[in-house]
Amino acid sequence: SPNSPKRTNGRRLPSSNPNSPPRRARPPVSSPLRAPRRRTMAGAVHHHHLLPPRLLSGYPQPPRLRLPLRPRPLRLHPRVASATAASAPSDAALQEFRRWISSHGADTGGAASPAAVPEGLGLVAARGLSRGEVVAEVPKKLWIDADAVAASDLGRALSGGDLRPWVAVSLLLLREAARGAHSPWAPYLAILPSQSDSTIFWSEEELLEIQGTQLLSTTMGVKEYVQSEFDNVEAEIISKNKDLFPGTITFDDFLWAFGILRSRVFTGLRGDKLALIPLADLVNHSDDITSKEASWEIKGKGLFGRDVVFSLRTPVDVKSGEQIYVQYDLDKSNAELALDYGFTKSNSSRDSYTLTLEISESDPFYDDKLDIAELNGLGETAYFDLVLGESLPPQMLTYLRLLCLGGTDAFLLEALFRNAVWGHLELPVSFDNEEAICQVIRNACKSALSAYHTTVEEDEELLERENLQARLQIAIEVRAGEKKVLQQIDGIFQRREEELDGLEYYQERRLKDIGLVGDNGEIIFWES
Ligand SMILES: C[S@@+](CC[C@H](N)C(=O)[O-])C[C@H]1O[C@@H](n2cnc3c(N)ncnc32)[C@H](O)[C@@H]1O
Repeated sequence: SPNSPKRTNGRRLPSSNPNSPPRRARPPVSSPLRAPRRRTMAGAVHHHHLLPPRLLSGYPQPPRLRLPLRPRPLRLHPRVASATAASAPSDAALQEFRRWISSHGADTGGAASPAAVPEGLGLVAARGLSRGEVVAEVPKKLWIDADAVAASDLGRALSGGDLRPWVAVSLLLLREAARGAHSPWAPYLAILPSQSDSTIFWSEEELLEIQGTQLLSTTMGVKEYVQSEFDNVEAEIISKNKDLFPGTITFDDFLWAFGILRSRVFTGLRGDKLALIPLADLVNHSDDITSKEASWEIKGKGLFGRDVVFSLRTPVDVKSGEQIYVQYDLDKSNAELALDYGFTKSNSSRDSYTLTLEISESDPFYDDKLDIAELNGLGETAYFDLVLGESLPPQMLTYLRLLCLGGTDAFLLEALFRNAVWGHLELPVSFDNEEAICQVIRNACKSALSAYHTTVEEDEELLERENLQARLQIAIEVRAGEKKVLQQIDGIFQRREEELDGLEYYQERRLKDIGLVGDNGEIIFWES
């Protein structure tokens, strides 16, 4: 399957298909701020990353991050950087954008209007709207996407190359921004923000507030990745096409373009479909919208449906003058929201932690364990997303028992058991094995918890303060959420440890299966 990681000389590389990366295909992150990997008796359990797989696929190993990355003012983009993400463009720019949009019929006769709102810009209902009503219909010719790249002079320079779609679209965005008033997208570019509160734009000082978190290592990993793509594109495209890029394009410019795409592209428009959709991308997020259905579709319009449009609907009734909101992604954790969009939501289902479990190469049963994991759809490394208030992910205990299998239980790894062993591992194998999984996880939780610089209680106290700066609030919510999940995991395995004596293990089940033990544990052979 294109989704399964390929193995090359014993090393694993993420999928090279940018559309279908493994769910957690992340590059190893080697930031100086990251806690070292922790090896355990059963394998390595580390507690890092939560890298967004969509843009990281196909990238085997990023170079080390060049820290410090100095924030530099962006020259190309008029909207002023803000620590609150709430800066709005000038009235004149907004007027010009409205005019441009309606001249293309994208505002469906004025159902909704772009306006300044607390989240920056947003879409405000110009009249009462019913659930499902179309609020924007953006014709394809306004989209900034792979087809727009191909149709541009940039497309000719890129033809034959195999740039990732997001890199090509970013280059078009930067090229058009540099063309200023000459760009056909000028009214749109003028209203794009120069920054959001995404952690990719945080200063080193701000990043200190998330020390110890998975979000920090993810952020560093993403910046490393963007840097390496920039180095590549700078050497291969920008410097060789000075006619297209007469000015300098810096890493900060490229990061800006990455941040724009990351925060504005609708979930679902990936790979070749990646597109910036002016107007529709002004819609803000609300956690009050809980429907799983997407609020948008791409459809044909006009005679024989030949004109392709991006159609945005309101997911709920909206009164005239109120803002239209959608749900960006019910499945994103707060760390992912913080990284992608620069906000968090106080909703426990957004508090999550990704446990990375790994079969250690120094394990004497490494090959057998890897075979068994692979037979059951897992690999040398497995990622488990744990969510506050939810039970452990399926297969986590099974995989853990496999990692910890050894000693007198190792017979289960023999070829004879190959097809049945996974089933056996779904239930406790032995006291020693079950005790080992508890210790492995509890040690990992303790060590992860020791890397944060505040306690949950301190965070909660801070969150009660008024007028917290947006970035600080994000930092506190993410670090508190991660710690709560870690405490929850530790609690689960602490209780398990206390129950070890009362559990039923493999040997006992086996004797029952073959009818040698009664329900009360008596050995039927000798006792009546
Ligand atoms: C798709 S854009 C929406 C338009 C954007 N507000 C603007 O001014 O251009 C996504 C960005 O809007 C902001 N945003 C959207 N929903 C938000 C929310 N619920 N709270 C805070 N900021 C939000 C964030 O800056 C996010 O990166």
